[in-house]
Amino acid sequence: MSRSQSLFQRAQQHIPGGVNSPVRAFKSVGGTPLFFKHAEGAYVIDEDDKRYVDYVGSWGPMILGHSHPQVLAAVRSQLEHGLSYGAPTALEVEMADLLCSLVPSLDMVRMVNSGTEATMSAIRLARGYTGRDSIIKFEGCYHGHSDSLLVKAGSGALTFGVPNSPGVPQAFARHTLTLPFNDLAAVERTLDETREQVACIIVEPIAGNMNCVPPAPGFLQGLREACDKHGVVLIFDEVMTGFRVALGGAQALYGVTPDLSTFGKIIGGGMPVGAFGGKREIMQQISPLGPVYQAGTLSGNPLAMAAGLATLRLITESGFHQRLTDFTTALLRGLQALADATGVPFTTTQAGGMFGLFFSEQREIRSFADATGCNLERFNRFFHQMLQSGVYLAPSAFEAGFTSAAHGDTELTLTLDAAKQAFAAL
Ligand SMILES: N[C@H](C=O)CCC(=O)O
Repeated sequence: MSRSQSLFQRAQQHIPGGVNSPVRAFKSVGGTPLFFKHAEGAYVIDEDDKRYVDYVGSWGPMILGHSHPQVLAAVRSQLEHGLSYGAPTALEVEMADLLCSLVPSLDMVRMVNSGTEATMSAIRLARGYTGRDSIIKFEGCYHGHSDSLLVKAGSGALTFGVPNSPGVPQAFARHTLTLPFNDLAAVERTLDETREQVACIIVEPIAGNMNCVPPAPGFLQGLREACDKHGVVLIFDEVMTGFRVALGGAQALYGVTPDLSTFGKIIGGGMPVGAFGGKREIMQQISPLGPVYQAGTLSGNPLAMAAGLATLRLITESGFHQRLTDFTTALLRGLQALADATGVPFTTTQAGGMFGLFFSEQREIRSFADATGCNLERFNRFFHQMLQSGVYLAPSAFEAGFTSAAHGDTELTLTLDAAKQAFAAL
């Protein structure tokens, strides 16, 4: 029995399902989840000392690769000064300044501890600001696990077949109107019909939680226009896309300015973190300036700020995102060529250093139905073949993949060699 197998057995005694977040459990792909003990550059190393080229990147934060020396040094240096004060720090001021300078739609920003907290708080703020209760979200988009947002959700909720989770009161879910992603006509119709009941539209501008589904041309622009027409707050959930698909996030990539944005992952450099921010007029409604309450004992935690600041400074270096994008494009072109050569129906999507792999006859993936209609059995076999050859992909067909600055020619060759065998085996 491998160490991962015996740890998994032991874990199940005292941790539900043996994991602290469901998508880690390998339940949809089958087999035993890997237990990792070390990560460096583009690699994760499991408890049995096997190395894997990592395309999960801790689900997005590790854009520089693992254990980047400058990020570790920043954390070590902060460590000497204590772990948490529950009081304001210079680091969080630097973080707020930097975020607002990199993302022009941010006038003000508040730090929280996770992406879930960021989206939950942004929704409350939009409701408080507009005095309306309903929200619009899109099928397959995942915005964390708070009650209002766990309705027809993506990510693990989709993977495990609980997009509408028991435990979310009907009375809450009733206020969440879920529409098809990329269907602007449905948005316009709903806003016309509901007449000033909708507080906000929240959207993953690129739907990474249904495996990287890009917005249709004009969709995000159309949302902006519809929100302006109906006095609705537009929230871009950039927890996944922020600072990854472009330095200014998806809003920079597509040239659409939301009222509020939410962030997480990269801005903590691998430490638990989240943030929400946007227009001053709206953000001023947050306590202690305004009446909308939101708080957190560990918010703006100095270690998380140190790791996040070091990460953000490194990714602002000229050419960073172009190199990341180029690597990702080369990877996807290579995979597509191998799939085509073996006749396996397969297509990919990409936004900068984020990608989706779809075992599908369809060339273009635009909707929830396209994303969920792919061949899951084939994905699972591909996943395990790759794992055997030392390549770690997300253990779910509905999760986007992530590349990092530490991925280079060696990792490309290794991945494509593994994929050649995997496609042949399919
Ligand atoms: N897609 C999720 C977050 O972005 C995956 C992480 C998790 O649920 O543990």
